[in-house]
Amino acid sequence: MVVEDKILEVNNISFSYEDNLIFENISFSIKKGDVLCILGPNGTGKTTLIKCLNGLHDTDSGEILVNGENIKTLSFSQISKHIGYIPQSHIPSFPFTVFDVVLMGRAPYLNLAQSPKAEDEKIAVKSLKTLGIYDLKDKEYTNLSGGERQLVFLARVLTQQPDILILDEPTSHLDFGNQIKLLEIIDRLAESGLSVIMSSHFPDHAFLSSTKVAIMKNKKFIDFGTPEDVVTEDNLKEAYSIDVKLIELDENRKVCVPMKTNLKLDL
Ligand SMILES: Nc1ncnc2c1ncn2[C@@H]1O[C@H](COP(=O)(O)OP(=O)(O)OP(=O)(O)O)[C@@H](O)[C@H]1O
Repeated sequence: MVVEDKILEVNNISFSYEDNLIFENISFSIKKGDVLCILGPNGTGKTTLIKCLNGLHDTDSGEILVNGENIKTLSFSQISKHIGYIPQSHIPSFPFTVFDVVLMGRAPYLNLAQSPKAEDEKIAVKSLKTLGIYDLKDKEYTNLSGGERQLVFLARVLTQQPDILILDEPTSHLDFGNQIKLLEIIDRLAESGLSVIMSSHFPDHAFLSSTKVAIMKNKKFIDFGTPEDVVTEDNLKEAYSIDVKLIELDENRKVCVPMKTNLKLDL
């Protein structure tokens, strides 16, 4: 029997902000090349879960194993060699060039006294070229648009050479065209062996690039599995409390259309 290698294993984790329980007893695992899309309504705890998965928050109970090692035993720079994290928004403070921002992705591999070497620069150039943004390299990061910044931040985490990418709403600042391009980039990165976890407000996106989907609501996953099994009209209704129509464009492509709610406003 072939045993699938779990790159990330989450066993029974719970988390609270002081006495406010956000989620409890969540368990799942992903393997090399998986893309997990986490869906769920606003305020349900997706970002909080993501912060637990990359060690920014300590869980109340349960364990998170990264390549078999408990995340609580790893230093920040050890975690950064395994996990590249792109938060929902990142406000740049200094006018570094794009190239310097991307090169900072090598930080986990350098000690405080070390400067990046030619090999580090080569890796940064490769990340910029992979994402098609090499032309931005001399621009000031502070002057970029939200969408350009998103891609530069992705280039920076690729430069970290992690096994797992964790992206919090990666398409939120991107225009219609760049959303689909980013999902295709995610697809290619997964094919090349990276594992990806992303949160999203777009259930369609799960059909485009995900191998697994989780729907988070009421402090737990109400479903977890393949996009075909999980992104259903019933599950979307339960998650978002609206009717949703699933339309099949062709055998490889489905879209989710939210129905009007006939909301009554007493204006
Ligand atoms: N630092 C914090 N301290 C206390 N409560 C917090 C903190 N961050 C988030 N919360 C609360 O935890 C709950 C979950 O928030 P979280 O940001 O994880 O949800 P989300 O599913 O990512 O939301 P959205 O889809 O709107 O981005 C919310 O009720 C939020 O108000």
